[in-house]
Amino acid sequence: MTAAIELSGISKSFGPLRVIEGVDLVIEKSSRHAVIGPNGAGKSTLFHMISGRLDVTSGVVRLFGEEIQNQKPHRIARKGLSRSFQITNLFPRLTAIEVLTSAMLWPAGVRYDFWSPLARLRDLHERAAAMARDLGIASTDTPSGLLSYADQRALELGVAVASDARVILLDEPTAGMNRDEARRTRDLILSTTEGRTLLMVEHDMDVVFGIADRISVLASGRIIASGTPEEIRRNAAVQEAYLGAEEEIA
Ligand SMILES: Nc1ncnc2c1ncn2[C@@H]1O[C@H](COP(=O)(O)OP(=O)(O)OP(=O)(O)O)[C@@H](O)[C@H]1O
Repeated sequence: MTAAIELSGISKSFGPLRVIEGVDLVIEKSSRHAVIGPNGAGKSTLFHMISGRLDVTSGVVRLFGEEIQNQKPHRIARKGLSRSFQITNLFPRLTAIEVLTSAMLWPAGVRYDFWSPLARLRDLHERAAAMARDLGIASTDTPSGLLSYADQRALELGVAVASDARVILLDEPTAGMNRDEARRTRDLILSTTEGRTLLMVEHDMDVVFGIADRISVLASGRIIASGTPEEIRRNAAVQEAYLGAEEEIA
């Protein structure tokens, strides 16, 4: 079966610095896959090569079997891959409903225009309102820039899934959150990614082990282990990679 994402021999150098070294990784369709690893392991770099933000130095990235390495992020997004980004910084004056309505419109290549059937826009607006409620956003008519931190992050998650993307990339979705906020986000990620493929980079091990059905461990630019959460928990090389690191594996 074709994988959702397949990395073959991916390497990345910044000048003389080799950050990713020949990574092979398969993300199966409809799986929730987390990439973990000590600080500076290369997780974000790997992530950005999948979303198109960074070019690969060598290797192949496939999305549902199609080569996508070194393509522009918007082209990759059109093929069904969506990543979270800080929309509330970009459009702080739009309300949650406006942000979600726009996110539903953009990927389809539809823009608000004079000829858009009003009924269709009304339908999108209602879907956006329902989604904002499902995301637990306290106020749907407050400018998104004024929402609480956790609501802003929930909205970003909503934007990533509003487009009906088949693959969702989340980069540290609970960064900067307290326990309760991280739990809420974990539950939201579980519900919003149902039936889709999720690839996330995350430091919070409660969140990782509460969401992922597969985990890959990156250390010094190489995948040192890939498996179920139980396999990763027991893996000696993984325990060793985390020794002395500031985070500990759960
Ligand atoms: N644009 C760049 N130019 C030069 N070096 C870079 C660049 N981006 C990342 N690096 C280096 O590549 C290495 C991996 O960085 P990366 O951010 O991918 O790690 P990470 O695993 O995501 O770390 P963290 O968990 O701390 O976010 C680091 O040594 C970093 O300094």
